[in-house]
Amino acid sequence: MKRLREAWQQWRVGAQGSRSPAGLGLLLRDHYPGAVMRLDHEGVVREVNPGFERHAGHAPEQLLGQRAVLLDIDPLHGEFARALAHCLSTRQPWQGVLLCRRADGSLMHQSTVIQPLEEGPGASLQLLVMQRDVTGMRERGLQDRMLLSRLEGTLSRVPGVLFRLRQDAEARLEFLYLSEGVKALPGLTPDLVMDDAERLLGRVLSEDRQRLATSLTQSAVSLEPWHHEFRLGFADGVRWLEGRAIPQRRRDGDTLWDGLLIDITERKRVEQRVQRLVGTDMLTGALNRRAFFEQGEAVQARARRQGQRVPVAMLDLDHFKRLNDTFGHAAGDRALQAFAMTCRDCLRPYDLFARIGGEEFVVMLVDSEPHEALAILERLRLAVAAIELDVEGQTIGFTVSLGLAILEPEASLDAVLALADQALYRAKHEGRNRICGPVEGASLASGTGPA
Ligand SMILES: Nc1nc2c(ncn2[C@@H]2O[C@H](COP(=O)(O)OP(=O)(O)OP(=O)(O)O)[C@@H](O)[C@H]2O)c(=O)[nH]1
Repeated sequence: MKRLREAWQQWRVGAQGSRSPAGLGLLLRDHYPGAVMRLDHEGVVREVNPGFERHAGHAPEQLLGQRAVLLDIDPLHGEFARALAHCLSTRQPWQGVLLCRRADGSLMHQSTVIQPLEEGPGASLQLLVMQRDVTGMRERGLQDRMLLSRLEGTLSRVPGVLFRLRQDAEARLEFLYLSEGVKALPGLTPDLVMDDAERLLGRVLSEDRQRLATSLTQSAVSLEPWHHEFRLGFADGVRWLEGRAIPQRRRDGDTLWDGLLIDITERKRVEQRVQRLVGTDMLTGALNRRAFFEQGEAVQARARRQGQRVPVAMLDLDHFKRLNDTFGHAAGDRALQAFAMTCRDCLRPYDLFARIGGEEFVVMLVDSEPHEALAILERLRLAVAAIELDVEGQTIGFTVSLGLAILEPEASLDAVLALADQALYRAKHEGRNRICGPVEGASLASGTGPA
């Protein structure tokens, strides 16, 4: 290459305006690090460079005076023949890789440039052909491609979706790579999502979208690893994804994340089940005391913001000890379960229903006015009184007493429970199977239960 540079320099200095293509052709012929041929207007080889045999695998005397297409693996219909015809007819250069045959029959890939040479007015067109053996490079390229396809095969078996995500200066997101694992998400393929990231990101639930954008922005700014959980909506339901990725800043200011998306829907389902169990009474399925206070405080905070009053009732099965003693503890358990199921049926899904003691329950009627609460609780009282439990062929029934109190915006949950408990005490005192309100002596509704 050094010699070529020197010769080029000499030509630049020496030619002084006579930079004819032929002059440049001579320069290349003598210094080009590959095979060079000069062809006449019929494609016959008129001259070759000194290194020709080494680079083309043919002795010059075998080729001089012959058509250059003899080098082609198919001298009649090969690509070399077509390329020469193209250059001769259009006088335009051609460039490409040709599969050529050496004199010993072996094949080689020649990176080829064919340059038409205009010698001057009236002179016939000549072609300068420059070739470099790129067989080794192609083989290495093939090996690289094989390695890559093996790697892609492995990546496609990795559980989850490997990805490279780019965020540009306008915060636009584009997936530069996604592994085959994305096909586990309905209707998505790597190509579809790489073509338009919205095909995946557009499925993020609207409640999760802002948090996802914020998490990516924070990671892009801090270059801290990204870790986020979000939901995608599909026709067959919601999928939870967990994403983890390492960010890097490119010189052009874009941020790249390389990472993994994993479907954690099943894990989330188990977590939610455990969460429900942790907050749930095992016998009746009602909220337990801890969950009631947690959720009750959230209801109270919202009601306080809206200046609402929330009806809260304490419920206690009547003469439950007697039921236990008469029919056995197992029958008592079944009575508690039937009672809880009946209560849930009488309430709306967002009302809170909790077991806070042995046979003591509490109800928090979300978004109900006190007079509505009374009607709801009365229906509940009657429904409980109508329960018929079959215990060893015998039908048994039971009743419930209720104490109602109103949670004022500024009061505490403990205080309202104490008031409800007082009302319940009065309901018991006044004969059971009835509802008593917060005001002393005011029986809001009554029924006739077993005394
Ligand atoms: N079967 C069963 N019984 C329970 C459970 N938890 C508490 N109990 C029973 O519930 C009964 C409550 O009795 P008491 O507090 O005397 O009240 P009561 O008999 O219902 O009488 P009043 O409330 O005055 O109508 C006790 O016998 C407890 O053993 C439970 O999980 N299963």
